[in-house]
Amino acid sequence: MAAPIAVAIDAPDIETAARWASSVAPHVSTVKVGLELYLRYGPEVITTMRGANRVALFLDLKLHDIPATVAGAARAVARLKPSILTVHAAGGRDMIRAAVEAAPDTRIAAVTVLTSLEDAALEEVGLRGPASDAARRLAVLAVESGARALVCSPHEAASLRAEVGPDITLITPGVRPQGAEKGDQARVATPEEALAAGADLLVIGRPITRAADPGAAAASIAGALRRAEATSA
Ligand SMILES: O=c1ccn([C@@H]2O[C@H](COP(=O)(O)O)[C@@H](O)[C@H]2O)c(=O)[nH]1
Repeated sequence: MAAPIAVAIDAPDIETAARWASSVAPHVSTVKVGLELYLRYGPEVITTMRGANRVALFLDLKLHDIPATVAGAARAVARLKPSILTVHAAGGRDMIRAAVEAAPDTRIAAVTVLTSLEDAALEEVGLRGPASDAARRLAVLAVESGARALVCSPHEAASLRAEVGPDITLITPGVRPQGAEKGDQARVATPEEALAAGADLLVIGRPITRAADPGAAAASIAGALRRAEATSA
């Protein structure tokens, strides 16, 4: 079975994106298209990502606007049938609900607190911290507003799982295999730690896509997850 990994295909061009997607697709459940590719290529990139790859498509647009605008945007991309579409939980109840209603066949995932933010950075943008508290408040609000998935760091996965129960999909970026560079990520954990904390889907980008052989990097992380699961069973 493919590992519960969404590879962040943050590529500068569609040819590179297609190459990365086809090399990781045999090993992972999902590929994630974000702002860089979607703003450059639009729906064409979704068709290319699907190609011959049997993977779910995660559209990470992090919508954040007034409810009517988000509803329109969610409706516009719903026809592409992504399995997951992100919105920012900080957009509020009405905005989240508008996205959920506009894209009934897509799982709306609410981003709680970006994994690049440290506690100090939260204060600067006016969010009452620490990050774990802010993530919990936003998670509850998002689920009450109809979101069926949450994006959080692996650090918050266990407490959010306790808060929202087993039916909500927890998606964790900020995942770094032992020894990998953190880059601009702040709240990070290893793939095994994220899974043990209760994450359903691990978002991993650069540790896979910047490897000399992205397919081999994805296969290696998938294998480590399988071994960790077997040990904990
Ligand atoms: O809080 C968030 C929400 C989304 N992301 C996205 O995940 C990937 C992470 O890529 P890495 O290369 O593994 O850092 C990227 O596409 C982000 O836009 C996030 O990192 N944090």
